[in-house]
Amino acid sequence: MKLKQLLTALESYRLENAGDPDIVSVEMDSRQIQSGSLFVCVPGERFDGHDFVSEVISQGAQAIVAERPVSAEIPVIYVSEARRALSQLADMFYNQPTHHLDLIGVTGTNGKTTITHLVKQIQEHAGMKTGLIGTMGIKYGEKNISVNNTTPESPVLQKAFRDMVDDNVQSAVMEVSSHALVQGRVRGLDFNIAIFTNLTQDHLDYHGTMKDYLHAKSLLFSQLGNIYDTTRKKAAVINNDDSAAAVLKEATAASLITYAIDASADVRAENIVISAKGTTFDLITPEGRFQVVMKLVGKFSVYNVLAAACACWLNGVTWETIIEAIANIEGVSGRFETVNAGQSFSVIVDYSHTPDSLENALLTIKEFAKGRILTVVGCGGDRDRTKRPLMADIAVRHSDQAIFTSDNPRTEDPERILKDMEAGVEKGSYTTIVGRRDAIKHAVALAEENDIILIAGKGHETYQIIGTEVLDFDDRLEARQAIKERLKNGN
Ligand SMILES: CC(=O)N[C@H]1[C@@H](OP(=O)(O)OP(=O)(O)OC[C@H]2O[C@@H](n3ccc(=O)[nH]c3=O)[C@H](O)[C@@H]2O)O[C@H](CO)[C@@H](O)[C@@H]1O[C@H](C)C(=O)N[C@@H](C)C(=O)N[C@H](CCC(=O)O)C(=O)O
Ligand SMILES: Nc1ncnc2c1ncn2[C@@H]1O[C@H](COP(=O)(O)OP(=O)(O)OP(=O)(O)O)[C@@H](O)[C@H]1O
Ligand SMILES: N[C@H](CCC[C@H](N)C(=O)O)C(=O)O
Ligand SMILES: [Mg+2]
Repeated sequence: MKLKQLLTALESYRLENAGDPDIVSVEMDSRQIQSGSLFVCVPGERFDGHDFVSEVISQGAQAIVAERPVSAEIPVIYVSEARRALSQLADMFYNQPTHHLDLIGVTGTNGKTTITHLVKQIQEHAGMKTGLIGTMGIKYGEKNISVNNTTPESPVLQKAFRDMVDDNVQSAVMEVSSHALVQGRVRGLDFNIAIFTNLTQDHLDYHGTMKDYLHAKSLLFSQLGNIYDTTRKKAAVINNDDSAAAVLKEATAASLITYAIDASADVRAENIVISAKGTTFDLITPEGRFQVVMKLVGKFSVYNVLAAACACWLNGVTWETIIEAIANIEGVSGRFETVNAGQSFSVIVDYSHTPDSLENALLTIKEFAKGRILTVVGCGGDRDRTKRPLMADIAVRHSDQAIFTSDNPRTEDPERILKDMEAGVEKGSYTTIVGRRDAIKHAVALAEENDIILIAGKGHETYQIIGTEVLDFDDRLEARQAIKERLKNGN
């Protein structure tokens, strides 16, 4: 696309060094530059894109977007906010793909990955080709592309949506993280449905307070009010059992569909029965009452199903088809995933890495546990420190044996993370084993018939980040290996 045409995306800018080169990509990362790229200089916390100008020019960049003076002989477009310009330029460069997709955004502290996978599976069961973007990557058709962040930056998003539209994808569902909302990574996306899951503590290292964290989440609902095309429905799907519901409703000009278990709502679940094998409940909808039988476990899974079902229904899927699809869903990788290697006790690997999700996981297990509950848990480094004592306390209160260990320590001292956790335990005992492999082995060695081991925090992750090194590590494989060794040794 010619630069001049691309710049029609911006309302206001100042151009230095006139020219109209062909632009082959819009980038914000010097490591992605090709000959013919336009580079947007984004000032960040660790780096400043403006410092890479000479490097990207030597790599063939043909235009620069900047907030402050840079030295360059190619066209430089000065704007007041580089990130805002970036999202507008990426939208224009890829020819506004989200205008051609029924786009669902899912935000909230817990349940985003699960709900996006449920929506994809339900809509595909109904014959709607559906794309997905989130923690587990970009997925559509046979494609499965890994991503660095749950919600990637706008050039990555827009490219993915363009590829989806070109591949005849009708609808896309994506996780929208609070970081992405604050940083404007999703600006320019034409959502037609926004889902709110829940708001509990996480990411206070970044947002500072729960009020600011909620404000970040509310941005998705304000963005839903941007009606580009009045023929397309815009609706917010909101969890009425969450105390943040009112604020999110206020934030949007779109229609509302609410769901709940306890409060009144448009779509509700009643008579919930939870077992180790699955959950059943009555689904109350504006179009009648239906029976749901599913393999997903726990009250939190009922919330996820309600949210996903509302969105699919808004996209035209019938309740009957939704229920049929849900009955066949096995679950999402690393979410309440069981490891079976011939042992007499149960092992559950779950991505609970917040106080609320850990408590939900443990309370769900308590509903069907016949033996003891042994919990292996750690907390991520370079992340919210204040959730550590809370998670430790929850683990000790709801388990018979809590084993504190490392999650992804990243650049923090693992021992210090464990100290932060230990500070939260008021009463009750726990064991501390820094090495996650040893901690899992210890739990497996302790387990007796009918006990349940919960390995929390890393779910589907196939790595462990220690320092800046990314090492192979998979809780499911570690558990399997530990069980095999124990069985081999005959105990
Ligand atoms: C706190 C946060 O979200 N930071 C993200 C943000 O960082 P930043 O704005 O400070 O930018 P920076 O890293 O200083 O870089 C500034 C600019 O220099 C550029 N750069 C940098 C280095 C270089 O060699 N060349 C270059 O051009 C960068 O591409 C960028 O344009 O923008 C960067 C570029 O996209 C992201 O890599 C970075 O994510 C960091 C790694 C991160 O850990 N983010 C996590 C917390 C995150 O975003 N998590 C959420 C949610 C998780 C959840 O669901 O619970 C997510 O969506 O994944
Ligand atoms: N609706 C829910 N309410 C509370 N906890 C939940 C809910 N859904 C899932 N969980 C718990 O949270 C964990 C993470 O779930 P999921 O990956 O779906 O959340 P997420 O919002 O995508 O997380 P992330 O912020 O890391 O992207 C699960 O393993 C489960 O323990
Ligand atoms: N999206 C979350 C994932 C946390 C997963 C946990 N294993 C950790 O590393 O803290 C985050 O970036 O905070
Ligand atoms: Mg996720």
